[in-house]
Amino acid sequence: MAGYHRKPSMKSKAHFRKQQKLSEVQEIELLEQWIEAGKPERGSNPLSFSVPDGPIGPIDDNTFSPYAGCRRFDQLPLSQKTKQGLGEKYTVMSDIQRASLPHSLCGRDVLGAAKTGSGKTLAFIIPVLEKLYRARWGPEDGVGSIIISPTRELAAQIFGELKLVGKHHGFSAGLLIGGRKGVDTEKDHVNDLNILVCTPGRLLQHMDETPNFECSQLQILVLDEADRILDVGFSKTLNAIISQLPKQRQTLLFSATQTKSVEDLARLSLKDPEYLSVHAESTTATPKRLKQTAIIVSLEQKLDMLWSFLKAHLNSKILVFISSCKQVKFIYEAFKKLRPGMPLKCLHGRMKQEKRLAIFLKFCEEKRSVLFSTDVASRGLDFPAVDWVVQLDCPEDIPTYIHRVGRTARFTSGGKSLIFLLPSEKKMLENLQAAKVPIQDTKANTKRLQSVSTLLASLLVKYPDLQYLAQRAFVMYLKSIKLQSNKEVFDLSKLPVEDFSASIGLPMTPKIRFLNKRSKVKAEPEEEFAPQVQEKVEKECIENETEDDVLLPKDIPTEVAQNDNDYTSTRILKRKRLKININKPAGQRFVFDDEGNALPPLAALANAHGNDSPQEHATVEERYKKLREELKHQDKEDKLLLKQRLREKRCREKIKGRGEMGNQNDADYASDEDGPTLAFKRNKTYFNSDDSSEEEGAQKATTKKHKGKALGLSTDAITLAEQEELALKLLNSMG
Ligand SMILES: Nc1ncnc2c1ncn2[C@@H]1O[C@H](COP(=O)(O)OP(=O)(O)OP(=O)(O)O)[C@@H](O)[C@H]1O
Repeated sequence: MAGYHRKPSMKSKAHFRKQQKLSEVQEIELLEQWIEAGKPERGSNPLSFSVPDGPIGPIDDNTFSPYAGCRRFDQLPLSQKTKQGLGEKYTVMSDIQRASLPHSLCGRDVLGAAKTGSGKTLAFIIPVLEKLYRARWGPEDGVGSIIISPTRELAAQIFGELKLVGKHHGFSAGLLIGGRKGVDTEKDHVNDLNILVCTPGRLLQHMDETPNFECSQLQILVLDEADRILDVGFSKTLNAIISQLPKQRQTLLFSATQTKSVEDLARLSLKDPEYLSVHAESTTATPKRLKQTAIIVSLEQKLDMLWSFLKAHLNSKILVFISSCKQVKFIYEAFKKLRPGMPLKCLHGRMKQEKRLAIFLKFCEEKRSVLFSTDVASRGLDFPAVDWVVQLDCPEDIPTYIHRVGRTARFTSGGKSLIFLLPSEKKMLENLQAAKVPIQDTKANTKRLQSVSTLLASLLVKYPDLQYLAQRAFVMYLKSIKLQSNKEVFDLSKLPVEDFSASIGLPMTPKIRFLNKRSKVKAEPEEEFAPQVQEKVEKECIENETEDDVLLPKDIPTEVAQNDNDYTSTRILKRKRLKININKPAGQRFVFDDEGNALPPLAALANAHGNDSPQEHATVEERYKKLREELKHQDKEDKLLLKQRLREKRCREKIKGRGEMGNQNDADYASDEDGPTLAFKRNKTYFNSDDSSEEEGAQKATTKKHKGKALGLSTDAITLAEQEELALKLLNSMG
């Protein structure tokens, strides 16, 4: 019909609203009758049912078909609004949805376990929307549902899915996660929200601080990644939350690795829950389309291996799991400087929330990229099209492994994963295979390995901040191993600590009290304490290391603070941070000699520890001796390279018959190089080469004079041999 639309009168608007209300009421009545009449038997698994014969839904006024066994969402007793929200995107149900929805829609408590990426989020979002819709929940009714997730990113993702599927409903929903500004604004609105998607810490903060915060009418509680939320790290927070919730409610628990602990279930006051573990019978605990490989590699070759892997997969989207924030930061910063040829990102619990979310979203969008992350990204996150999940460090247990690799091969897509295991961690491979994880081990092909240790050493000399990061990364890695409870897999005493330190470019192995403690206990058995006391002493040693962002094993509560800026833990964190700042080496990172040259930071480092003991002195001597040899060796190689280049240049000059090429000497040289070796080799261009012609020698002396001025060096022309001698003297004097 063209043209004129009559503006509806107030009377007809009211009539329309009444009509709509009536139809809503009728729809709800019908849904309730259908749900009641067609519900599945308690304890049954609808996955084993066949599709009901005949018409689906209301058949006549009093007859309804069963809905367990249906394959499509539109065959379930769902409101029109939810069906519209599911739209074209979601039509056919996944296994966990088929198994759990018939039970959860009729109000039962559900414990759902299904492999990663199998669609658990919808399996709890739909019952939340339906329960509130059928209860005709309105703005004035307050909080009707709480969905708890262990991490902020996961909560944000769930919230996004809720907004999509629930967009035709009129409920108000809020995302309450720590680490964001605006908790006060949140406090003003939280009482008007019907559905809360939150992390445990932020929820408890509102429960404790927001005036009149009310959830006594709560209808449905959801714990996503339930086993994680129920474990010791979150226990205090969760207990405090549960104590403030009404016992009369529906509870849904979902995870890829589910708990069945009676204690846990008692804490949540579950009523006769339905256990729906859809892949329990499956021959594998991980998605079928996931190809998993383990590679045994020595600790000192791990970074070389990672670097070589990245260089060989420049067109892939790769997620790399690393055990602590400091390691993530170091590897990200160092690799960024080495420029592998693809975009790099990092994600860890110490980043500002806005940045974390921005990185998460950016990585979702990209087709080729590398994200270095702690386990903050290991659970639930639905990054689209990840090609590879690489685990640089061994996960603490099987569930962590399963969740990490589950970031690829999601829903119906395929994916690949690679885990680096140390020779001492081989037991993990057996454990994985025993836990129905189909993983193949393979030998490292060291022939194609590209070494980064030397490049890292040069970077660390050039960037003192990076050296500091490397030291912290080193300490935190060892600390994470030390704190692991599975000593069969994680054995600190088997690690080649010195070689590891050198492999990440550190000139000296940082002194670590808990390592010394270990050797002391070993060396002097008569001083051994009783096991409990021993453990306490070791823990104290570790805690005194003034670092708090290692991804601790689950029973160490500080991880709660990392994952969910828990407001009770924040205070503890702040205190610790202060401690770090006090102990941070100040004013010693840049050390210059009389001529304005930056001394290698290792000189400062050696002094910083103030170790005058003969043993320490010998170690320092030994290290410098090695360095001197390496330098000599490198000098030789450089000289040869220089000679060759000069020969080539002369050839080119002859061919072209032009003399002006000689002026481009330095530029030619520099442009061939990239990365950290550049500075080192460029310096050498103004060392006289032994076999260069007089003319070239004169040209170089001029270049050297020029550069020497810029750098504040002595401008007298000296030979390479003299320069070498000087360098050696300098090193000797440091030792
Ligand atoms: N019925 C469906 N039809 C099509 N796509 C679906 C369906 N259900 C879920 N998906 C999609 O599958 C992907 C994985 O779903 P989801 O994140 O819910 O998995 P999950 O089981 O919660 O994984 P994890 O255990 O890792 O948390 C998502 O991209 C989601 O949009």
